[in-house]
Amino acid sequence: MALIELDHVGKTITGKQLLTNVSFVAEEGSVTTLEGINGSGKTLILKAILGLIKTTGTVTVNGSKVTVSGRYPIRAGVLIETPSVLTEFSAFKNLQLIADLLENVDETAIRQLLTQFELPVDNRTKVRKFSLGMKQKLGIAQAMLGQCDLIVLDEPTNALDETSVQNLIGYIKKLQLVGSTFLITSHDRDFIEQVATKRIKVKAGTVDEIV
Ligand SMILES: Nc1ncnc2c1ncn2[C@@H]1O[C@H](COP(=O)(O)OP(=O)(O)OP(=O)(O)O)[C@@H](O)[C@H]1O
Repeated sequence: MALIELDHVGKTITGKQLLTNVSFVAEEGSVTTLEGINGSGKTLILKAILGLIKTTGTVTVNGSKVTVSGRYPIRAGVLIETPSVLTEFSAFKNLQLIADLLENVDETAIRQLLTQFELPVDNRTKVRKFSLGMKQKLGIAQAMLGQCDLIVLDEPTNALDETSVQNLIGYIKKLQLVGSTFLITSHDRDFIEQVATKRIKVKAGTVDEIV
């Protein structure tokens, strides 16, 4: 079943056509990756799917049309561009703040996620002391908390070491098995080959190829 459907999505900003006739479908439980050179439009497509920008054409999620002002039709965990972390808090506290907004996420789940991504589980180490890769992993953990229906990861392997990439792949597959649908942009071909069930190649703001 199609969870996400884009039909002729377009976006123009200050007279510049940035997305043109973007159409594709992402099935429920799939891992759809978006590939393309810098500036090709991958992040804009994610923003369109999430209702973060106004577009022409339609984005349908779980049968409902997505709008900027409307309630998002499903639960979504999102990492777009740089991770939104509160640096004066611990990783645990950062996840707890998100857990408070979700249902069915207890402290054990937070600890498990931190352990999975090899991040400090204690409530003392502040995020401002984290390395770039640690902050990135916390951003990924934020998006994956609560096993949302849709998990959107924009270039998740940035700054990750090889072990962390393998951990991430394992966790994506684990959540996919319990029904989460993933949309992921990446420049990391090895990573894409290991996770993707559908590969969308984006070129100059449009879909060039679907593999
Ligand atoms: N708010 C904006 N105003 C004007 N132009 C924008 C805006 N946001 C994005 N763009 C432009 O749209 C194009 C696509 O940007 P986008 O961020 O989607 O690229 P990308 O494929 O994700 O690139 P990268 O691989 O570098 O992350 C770029 O030319 C970018 O400069």
